[in-house]
Amino acid sequence: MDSHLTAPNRSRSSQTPSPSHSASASATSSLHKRKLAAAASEDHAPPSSFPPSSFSADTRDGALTSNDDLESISARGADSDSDADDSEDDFDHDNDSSIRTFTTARLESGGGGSGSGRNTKLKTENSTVKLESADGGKDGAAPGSGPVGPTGAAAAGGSSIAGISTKEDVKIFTENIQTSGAYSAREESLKREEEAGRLKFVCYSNDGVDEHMVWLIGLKNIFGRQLPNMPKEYIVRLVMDRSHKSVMVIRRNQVVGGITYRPYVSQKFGEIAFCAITADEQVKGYGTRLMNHLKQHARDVDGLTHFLTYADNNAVGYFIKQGFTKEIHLERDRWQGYIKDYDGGILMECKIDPKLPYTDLSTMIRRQRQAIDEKIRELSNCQIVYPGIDFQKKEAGIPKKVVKVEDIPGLKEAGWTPDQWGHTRFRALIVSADNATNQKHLTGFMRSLLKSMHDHVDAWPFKEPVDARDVPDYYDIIKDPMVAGGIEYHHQIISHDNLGFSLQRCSFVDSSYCYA
Ligand SMILES: CC(=O)SCCNC(=O)CCNC(=O)[C@H](O)C(C)(C)COP(=O)(O)OP(=O)(O)OC[C@H]1O[C@@H](n2cnc3c(N)ncnc32)[C@H](O)[C@@H]1OP(=O)(O)O
Repeated sequence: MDSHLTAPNRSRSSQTPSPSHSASASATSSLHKRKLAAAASEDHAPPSSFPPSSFSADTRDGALTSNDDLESISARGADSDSDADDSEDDFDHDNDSSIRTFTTARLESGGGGSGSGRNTKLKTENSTVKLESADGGKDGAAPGSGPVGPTGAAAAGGSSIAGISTKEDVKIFTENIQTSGAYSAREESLKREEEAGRLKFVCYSNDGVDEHMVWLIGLKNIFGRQLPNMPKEYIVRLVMDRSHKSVMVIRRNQVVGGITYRPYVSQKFGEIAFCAITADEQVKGYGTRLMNHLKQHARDVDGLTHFLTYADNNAVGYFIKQGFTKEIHLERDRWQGYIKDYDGGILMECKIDPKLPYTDLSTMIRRQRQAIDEKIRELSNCQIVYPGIDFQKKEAGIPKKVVKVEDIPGLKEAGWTPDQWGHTRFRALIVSADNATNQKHLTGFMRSLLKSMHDHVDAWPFKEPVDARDVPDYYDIIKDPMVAGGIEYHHQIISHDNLGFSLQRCSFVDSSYCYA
């Protein structure tokens, strides 16, 4: 294994362990301070004193197989981190054999630390609390537990199309335009990769098995790059600490990302220490699937009911999508004093559902959607697609032909009858005997509809005409371009008769485009 890997750019994360965090070891404050100060004053970490091993420098057996006193980790910040070679991590190794104590610093301040830069300040005032044996006791790291069971996932955002009756409804309507399903599709495609053997999720701790150690080193390297403000020594300590476990995504025998956590079995919760996916594979669903594997594994193998983590400020959105909340519901005495403390992160909690098939969640959601779709089809004709309204848009976008409501394909089939005029659930108009009033209402409604469309977060591609210089064949393909922004729009809308109204056309015209 090449110990001189080229270091990729580090991307983000602003967290650093507070001293209390690095002091997953005993918090003998003065000693701690001295060590941190000494370490911080060094441009380079002290040379490694680990004996050579059959692994690369990174795997230094002697070091990696013991739970050294994490307090001794130097507190180099990102700046001093050469990042030239992730395998060159240096750390002194006090001869303290186990992680014993954890600090409560900041925990007193109320559950949800708020971020002021986990990357810079190292806490120096720690109070020693709960004793925890690294290897022994109930919380002793369950040894690597092998492949993780299949995953589940974060909640898919539900969408529903609301009836339009008021401005508010217009808003709801446009905001809820169908976007769900993407999550399930993404997760199911990863699941298929797993089934085909091209991807696997495994959970290991430092067990000395060559293959596992190589993966752990790979994971440690990813953390080093993706969590740039975490001292690399600190990362390697936790990843290799035997009371921590790492769930990893492996593709072509390479680590794509992972989550390192510490299960506190006696407390039935786990603390996520690090979570990252390698830069070029982010936002492809790995993070979600990984989290689902973790949840399933932690529940079924470790017997955990909750996860806590100090989420990096930049990653709070991701954790929220994985079901984490900033509100901590877990009884304080179950976790206080156990978890490590970071500056610059937000304490978040996730309750693990006791029954949910996390690794099959996407399939479950897809099946539920299918079942609901089938039921809807049974009860309605919504699956039938009718041809659009045939009106000719000529003459400044104004249709020649008036289309009567009853002629709109599919309307009658959907159950509409002329006497329903004004009783539709899409009560856009307040019906009046006066045509002018009706027209005014309808115009107002359509204006608000257009405004909602225009203001929609996804409307940006339609606000300006496509520039043919950028997309040369656009107008060869799109014969009838539409633009919704920067235009003056003309309403030539309603022809009202006794039966209802005919939508002639809502046309927007600017100097060069005709918009439907
Ligand atoms: C305790 C800690 O370790 S905190 C530090 C967390 N790690 C980092 O910040 C390191 C850099 N980031 C990463 O490694 C990854 O982006 C992770 C781990 C945060 C997420 O992994 P990914 O594979 O990118 O996540 P995935 O593709 O499953 O995305 C899930 C959803 O979260 C969103 N998401 C991903 N990253 C972030 C983020 N940083 N902020 C907000 N949302 C995010 C995605 O857009 C996606 O949303 P969608 O389902 O609506 O499409």
